[in-house]
Amino acid sequence: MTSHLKKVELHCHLEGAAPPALTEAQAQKYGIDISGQLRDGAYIWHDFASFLECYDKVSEVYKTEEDYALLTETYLDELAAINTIYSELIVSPDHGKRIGLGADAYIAGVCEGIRRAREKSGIEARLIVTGERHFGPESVIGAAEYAAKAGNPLITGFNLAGEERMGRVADYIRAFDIARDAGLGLTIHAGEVCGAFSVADALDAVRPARIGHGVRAVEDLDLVKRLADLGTVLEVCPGSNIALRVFPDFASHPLRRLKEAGVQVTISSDDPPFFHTSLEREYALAAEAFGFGDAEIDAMTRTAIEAAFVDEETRRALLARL
Ligand SMILES: Nc1ncnc2[nH]cnc12
Ligand SMILES: [Zn+2]
Repeated sequence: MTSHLKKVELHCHLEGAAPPALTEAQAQKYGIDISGQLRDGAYIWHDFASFLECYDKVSEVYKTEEDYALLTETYLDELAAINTIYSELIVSPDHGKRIGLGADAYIAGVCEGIRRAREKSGIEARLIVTGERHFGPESVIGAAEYAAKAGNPLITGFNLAGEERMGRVADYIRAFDIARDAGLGLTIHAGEVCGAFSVADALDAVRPARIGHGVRAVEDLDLVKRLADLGTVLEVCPGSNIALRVFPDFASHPLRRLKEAGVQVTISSDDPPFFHTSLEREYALAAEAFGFGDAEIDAMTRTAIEAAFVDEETRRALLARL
């Protein structure tokens, strides 16, 4: 049982956390046919590419500032109810632009959702702006420029997500330079769909403090040692990895092997309802599928707070709550 444990999440895509019932209601409100993406309360996709398509389509039913406030508040309330004290949400102001809402209104809605949830439960949250590889390097640079110039204290990180098989990390160096110069924390999706080389690429080109997933680093033991030596923190999302068939089952998932090799690991849910999971389930899996005890799970949560993209005062307050 892990329900009593305090929880922290470093890796969850906001639109990827959209509860199917809320998405259904939104689709009805706007008269959008979502039957190709959502049936019987479950999102429909069959591989990584179709998951990304489904994700983008589902995002289209969230259209206004208030829609984003509601989505954010709903997810953070769900997290707070399972003892979560801190959440980093991966957001796409670019999506706001694409749907005609605008990046500022998109972020304003998300921030209002954070404010409402925090007022009720005390949950802390920060935003990681992401660029999406499948929209090309220019759009990723645009996302970095937006994050750098926003001057929004809740935007504290920059990420690269989307179709990992498109381009190499080196194509996105400029975006990460912009984000780094603005003082944002850096993390990159790598070693999820692509092999160990993508993690090495991320380290060579950007050297981020954290890597989203990174689990396929296990295919190269020298790289595992490099991650351990550098202290790079992995945002591991086991349920997502199994749903996307990165590994066939939890028995072959490398979370424990990476931890035992000295890599800093943390636990997150990625896109929970798309992958039939939740942060609550990911913590339960840490105990039941990976055999970690409470103290080991607390240590991973501590690692997450230590690696969080927050100011030192907030970090101290979160550590005190653990
Ligand atoms: N798991 C994932 N990998 C890459 N991009 C994503 N965007 C949303 N979820 C993602
Ligand atoms: Zn992700």
